Amino acid sequence: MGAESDLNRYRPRNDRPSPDAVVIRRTLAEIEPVSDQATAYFYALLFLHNPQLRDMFPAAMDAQRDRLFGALLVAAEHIDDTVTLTDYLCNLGRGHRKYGTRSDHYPAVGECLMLSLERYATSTWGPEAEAAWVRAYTAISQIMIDAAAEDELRAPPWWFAEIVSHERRTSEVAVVTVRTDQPYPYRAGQYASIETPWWPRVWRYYSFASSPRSDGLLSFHVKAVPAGWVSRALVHRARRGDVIKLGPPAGSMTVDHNSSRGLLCVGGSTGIAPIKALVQDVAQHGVRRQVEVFFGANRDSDLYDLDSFLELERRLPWLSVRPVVAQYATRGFPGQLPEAVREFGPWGDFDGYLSGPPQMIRKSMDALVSSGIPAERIRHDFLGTLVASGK
Ligand SMILES: NC(=O)C1=CN([C@@H]2O[C@H](COP(=O)(O)OP(=O)(O)OC[C@H]3O[C@@H](n4cnc5c(N)ncnc54)[C@H](O)[C@@H]3O)[C@@H](O)[C@H]2O)C=CC1
Repeated sequence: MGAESDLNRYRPRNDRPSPDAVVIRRTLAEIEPVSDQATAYFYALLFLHNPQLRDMFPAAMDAQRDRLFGALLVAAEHIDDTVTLTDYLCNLGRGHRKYGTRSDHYPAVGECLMLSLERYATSTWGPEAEAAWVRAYTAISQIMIDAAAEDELRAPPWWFAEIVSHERRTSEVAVVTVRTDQPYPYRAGQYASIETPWWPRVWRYYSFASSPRSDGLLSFHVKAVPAGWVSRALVHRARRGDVIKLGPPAGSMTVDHNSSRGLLCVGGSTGIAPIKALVQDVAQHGVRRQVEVFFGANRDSDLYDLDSFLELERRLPWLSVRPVVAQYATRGFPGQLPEAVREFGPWGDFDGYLSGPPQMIRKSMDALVSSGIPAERIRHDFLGTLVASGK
């Protein structure tokens, strides 16, 4: 891919940020306090100059509007982190096929991005900043375009999936199992975006809660969150027989089967879903590796999948499961996940897998590093994606 080599210019030397990254971060710092206005301006310009693009976005833009703009800013912010960025952008490019995005749409988006930055980053904008942003956007968009073109040769833009079971575990959490219209290839630990019939063009990410099954069924754990259009529909409205759409699989929180180390898995609330898939993946792989699961919740009643994990623990001698409850604990360990994980360390012989709210992941990352796991052996989903997931 041509643009991937373009990204080489951003590879930090001696851990210092590249000159373009320094300039880009200056712009980002300036627009951060006015990001709502910059976002609104970006979409107003985009639809004014390109009315044909309007139908690719949801009817009501208030909940959705910062997705594209936000994703571009996240990508620019991480321009020096070429490995993570390339993975993120390839997923983003593939994922944009379901909106009907074509390669000739990218210049229009880039132009509106530059105009919005110019308007809201008045003191840091100038020829140098513009040149850095144009270079970054060119590299970013080319990776997305190439990934989409490659994906077109082998996969549909989305899959239809019929709900075959809908199980309410708590007043806010449901386990939803679906059957896709065509085979759906994915790996344990990955996630996909979902669109429901009730909110057209509004897509949200959910992790698969099982490793690939012989019957082809897929499961998701969904928590209805306040103002969460898709999550509330999936928990409170969806029934057996309803048909939803799935975007392509994404994510690199997958088991490294070349490693013989144990797996330390930390899952908060519905973040336990991909951890369950990882445990099944290790079991299917047949190599006995020690797997330690910490399942965090705010209250006992939020441990909605603990019984099923305890059943797995009874069957699998290499698996150990520890519930951690933040408030009024009567089951498991009282407190927050990161502290519990630290207390049971050191974990130097393990690989780390983290899944849950972004703040939990950040703090658990620190806890794992201070308990002996090098950062490069800790996997979690890209935080930029997570901030926009699950709603
Ligand atoms: N692949 C992934 O990483 C997945 C992530 N999720 C995310 O999981 C989240 C679930 O949200 P909720 O149910 O509202 O979570 P929650 O508020 O119920 O918290 C879950 C766990 O995280 C801990 N936690 C929360 N904030 C923390 C902080 N600041 N420091 C330390 N620990 C903290 C809690 O103590 C609890 O153990 C959503 O943000 C969803 O997007 C869900 C599925 C998969």
